[in-house]
Amino acid sequence: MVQPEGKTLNINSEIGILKSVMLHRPGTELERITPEHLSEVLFEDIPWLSRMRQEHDSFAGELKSRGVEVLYVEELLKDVFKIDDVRDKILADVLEESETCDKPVKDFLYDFLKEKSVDEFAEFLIGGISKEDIRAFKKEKSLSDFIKEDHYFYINPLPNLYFMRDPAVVIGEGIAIGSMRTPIRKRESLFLRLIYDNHQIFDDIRKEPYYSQDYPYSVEGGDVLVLSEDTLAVGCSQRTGVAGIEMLADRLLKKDTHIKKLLVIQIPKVRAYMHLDTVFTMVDYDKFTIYPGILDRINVITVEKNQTGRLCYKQEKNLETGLKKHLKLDWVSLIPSGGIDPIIAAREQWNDSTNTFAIAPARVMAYGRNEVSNKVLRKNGIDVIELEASELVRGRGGPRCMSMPLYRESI
Ligand SMILES: NC(=[NH2+])NCCC[C@H](N)C(=O)O
Repeated sequence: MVQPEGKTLNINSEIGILKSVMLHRPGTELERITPEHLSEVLFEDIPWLSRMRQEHDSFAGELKSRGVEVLYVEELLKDVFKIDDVRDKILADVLEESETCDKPVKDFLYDFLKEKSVDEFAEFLIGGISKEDIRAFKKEKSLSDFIKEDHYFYINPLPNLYFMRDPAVVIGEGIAIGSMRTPIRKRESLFLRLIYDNHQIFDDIRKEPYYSQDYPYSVEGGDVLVLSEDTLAVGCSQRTGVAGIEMLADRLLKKDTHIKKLLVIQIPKVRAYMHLDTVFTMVDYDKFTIYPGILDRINVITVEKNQTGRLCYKQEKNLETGLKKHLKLDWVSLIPSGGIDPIIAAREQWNDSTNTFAIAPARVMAYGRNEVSNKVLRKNGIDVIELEASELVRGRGGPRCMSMPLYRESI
């Protein structure tokens, strides 16, 4: 767990050799998705869980076979649920946030869940609790039993948990916990906060997170790219807004971090590219892949702090010049995902062609189904490790979305 130099967290780039990563193996939460609630739970389709797990296991296997330590969030959660206070607090919070529970149901669920083993407790908190799940156990009727509604859950399942990128992001040797835009994902960042605050693997390095799940302005990890030790790219997107970016900038551009500037990249607020990393990822020191359909629709602004500590802003001419300037490069290459045909590019972007996950400079993981994009990457000197993704793709996220890097070798 503890990596060279005695550190547990070290992320100074998007491309340094990956040593440790957090994932979530898809579980029963995905079997709770119903057709009428697809958009509310941020899916377009209903995945086939057993196939999805096979695909996810191969993803994890590819990482492990290259010497990457894979930590599973569900296991870390179970470890912290062994602490009574943590378990009581999360249970109270989860029941409090439920809009379908009346008071007797809350009381019932509190007792019901408190008695469960740590494994079952974690399973319920990730997989949710439906009215059906407890019908046989709950003897006394209360108002909610008479209410007919189309919402089946007392505790919502978390089908997006396998997109580990979004609820928290490691920056340098610290962490920013996401404040999630949509209600269905809020518990995910609460879990990450619990793990960071309580798990022993963080005991020696724990400090105040750079961002917190309870801040009022949303910031999600899919919008944050650590371009270099001192520069972040942050998407201003459907999920991360200006107020969140300013708050993050204010907190990061302090003396105790290495971050000196944020390159804010504004992208259209549409479902197909809900986060910056669905249209733009870094694949090498000076190479990035970008969805070409977005190039003339982005706006790039640099945020820095002046001597008096105030945030100041500078409009950049375009992405290329902004990247060159801040990464101190004479040349950068923007590799068009899907190539030059706009139809292919749009289709492959939808299936996460641009959401590559670098495990070393010029070596990325990508979904094999995006044949043209992968060919273009290879032509540009990038080694592509292809993953099967008939089912993983249905939640609209690729290898980068599914991973939360904890430690990369510095470059
Ligand atoms: N980093 C990412 N691009 N994550 C993708 C998240 C997909 C997920 N279904 C959502 O809409 O929230």
